[in-house]
Amino acid sequence: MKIEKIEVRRLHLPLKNPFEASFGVLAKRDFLLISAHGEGETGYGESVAMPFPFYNEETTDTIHYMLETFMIPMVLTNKIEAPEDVSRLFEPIRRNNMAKSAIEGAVWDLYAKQKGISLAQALGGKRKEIDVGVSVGIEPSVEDVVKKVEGFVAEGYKKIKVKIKPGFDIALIDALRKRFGDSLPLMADANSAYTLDQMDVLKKLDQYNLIMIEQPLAHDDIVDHAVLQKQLKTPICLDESIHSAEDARRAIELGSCKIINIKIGRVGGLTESKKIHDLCEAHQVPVWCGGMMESGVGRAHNIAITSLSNFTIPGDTSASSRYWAEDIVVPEVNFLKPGILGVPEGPGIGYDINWRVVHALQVEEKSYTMADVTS
Ligand SMILES: O=C(O)CCC(=O)C1=CC=C[C@@H](O)[C@@H]1C(=O)O
Ligand SMILES: [Mg+2]
Repeated sequence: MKIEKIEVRRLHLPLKNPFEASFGVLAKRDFLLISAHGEGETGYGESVAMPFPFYNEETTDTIHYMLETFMIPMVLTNKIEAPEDVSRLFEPIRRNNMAKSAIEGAVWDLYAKQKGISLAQALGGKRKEIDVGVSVGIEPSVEDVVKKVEGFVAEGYKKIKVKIKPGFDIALIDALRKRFGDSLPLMADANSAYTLDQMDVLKKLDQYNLIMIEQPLAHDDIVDHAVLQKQLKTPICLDESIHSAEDARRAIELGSCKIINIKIGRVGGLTESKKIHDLCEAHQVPVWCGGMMESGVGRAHNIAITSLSNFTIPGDTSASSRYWAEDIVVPEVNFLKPGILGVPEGPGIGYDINWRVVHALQVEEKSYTMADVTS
């Protein structure tokens, strides 16, 4: 495949309402839209890091530096026969997975478009529709969360994820179970807020029939999670601890989790996401697609990967309207039916870029060709 030019645009996309999570409060996404041009086609990817290094070690600025200094020159000066070659090319680079993923995703989309197939097809996905869930941010009170959940349940989301932390856990889950009953597909994301010292609280959560407890312990742990999983009947799901298929293999072998949240950016791209998916399928560990409050471009990548067979739990790929007054894609990501998104069958990601919105939001733009990176 031919990659003739890479463009990097920095966009500031304001959220309709600030989203509070473990890493702090986010009022706007500050991210990079990557365009990979070749043979008359353009593939798109996006960077998903936060503006501060509190979810992982990356930020939009570190990604910008890594792309411009290393990854774009490597992609433009090496032979890329297939998108899998990009992550192979990047193997000597330690971590910086979200930077890798931003450009690798654009190359995957370009490859699919040059082949005239959908990104889902290029990845080997068969699903035509996917069930999706929604992540509720941290709210000031239990009642505020319950109110938010009422709205999302009314919209038809197939899974509700709420944030918990010490002192804002049992009362919240108890209130949600009392309000919606045991049938509500409910999970909790702790974002590493607990330690084994709070085993008693985590065991109390065990009685609420949660689908899973996501990343209860340290962001870089799989040993204590294995101790905890033996004490709980609720499946532990790992997010922050898993950066590669090797991490997933070790966690499964140790019994650290029973479910894995695949975030394409966190693991370095679609090729590694597929590897984790396949490994988990071989070990009967279901996976689902986590979110990083992506724009429609990142959502499109999340939809495509979720079309693979072992994505059996609804992911956090909500509709564009969850966060955006106006998304950067057209059409926007909208429900096919309540809580269900269609998997685009058109070439690549299956969504066009809304250039009016992009031009209104972009704060920086730079393009790179072979001549630029070899001069
Ligand atoms: O994209 C979405 O809607 C999900 C966002 C979300 O829940 C998260 C994003 C980043 C860090 C966390 O707060 C949380 C997660 O860990 O999944
Ligand atoms: Mg998480």
